[in-house]
Amino acid sequence: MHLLQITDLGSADVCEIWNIAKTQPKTMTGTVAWSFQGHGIRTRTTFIQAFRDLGLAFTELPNLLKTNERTADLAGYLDDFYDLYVIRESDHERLTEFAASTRRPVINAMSSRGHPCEVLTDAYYVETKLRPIASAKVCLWGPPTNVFHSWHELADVLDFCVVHVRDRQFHQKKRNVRFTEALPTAIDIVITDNGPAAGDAPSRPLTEDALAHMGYPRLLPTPPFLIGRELSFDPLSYPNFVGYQQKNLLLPVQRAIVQYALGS
Ligand SMILES: NC(=O)NCCC[C@H](N)C(=O)O
Repeated sequence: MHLLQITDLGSADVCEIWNIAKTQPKTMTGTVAWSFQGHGIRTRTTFIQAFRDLGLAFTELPNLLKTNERTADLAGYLDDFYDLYVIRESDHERLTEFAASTRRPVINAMSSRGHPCEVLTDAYYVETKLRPIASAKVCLWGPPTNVFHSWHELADVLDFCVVHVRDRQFHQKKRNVRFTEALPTAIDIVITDNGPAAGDAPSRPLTEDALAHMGYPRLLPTPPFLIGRELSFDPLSYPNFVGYQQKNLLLPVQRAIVQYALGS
């Protein structure tokens, strides 16, 4: 199984990954190749901890896909050494091409098109700490990004609705996504995102007044967040900021994704 985008999963796969995340880590055998373009601070921390927890050996292959080498040759030379690839690569097409070339599962640890592991973790938080995702009122706040693209896919796969507040020029027709410029009410959780994936799209910083209008929802900014860009205030001063504790869940969910990809 590859996990390049959320739509690689069905709803039963998502439930299974979330169920595995609730269990103690298993001891497994195998070797993981990992390659993280850029800083990848949190994702690197938790994925590597996940490999350790599972007893997996792991080798870094810096900039694995940042060469002109054919993906078929990379896979041809490497596949016998590895059981799984975990790759952060902005070029989603190149990542997809590699996944089509290798005999091993590939996990997308973030590309320009999606961030499936992050969004499976965000939604796991909603499901386990707030309320079943099907009835949760989730508000996405911000321009078109990889994280939001994965949220839209998850809403499609699990068949629940999200509201997405963004500039009118970026409204689209998507199943289970309601785009708006107006402030929604009675929201359970607001998720912000930004970063290179947003390109030049204008950023409308989320304000404390907007949160009050929405009923003081939990606030989950996707790190790294910037005050003055996606947020107009320091979220540490907001009582329902859940960012730090929520990101702890990256570890069990990424561990579960690795276990699932390796067919445990
Ligand atoms: N800790 C993370 O993995 N953060 C995700 C950053 C997402 C942001 N849209 C980016 O592309 O940089």
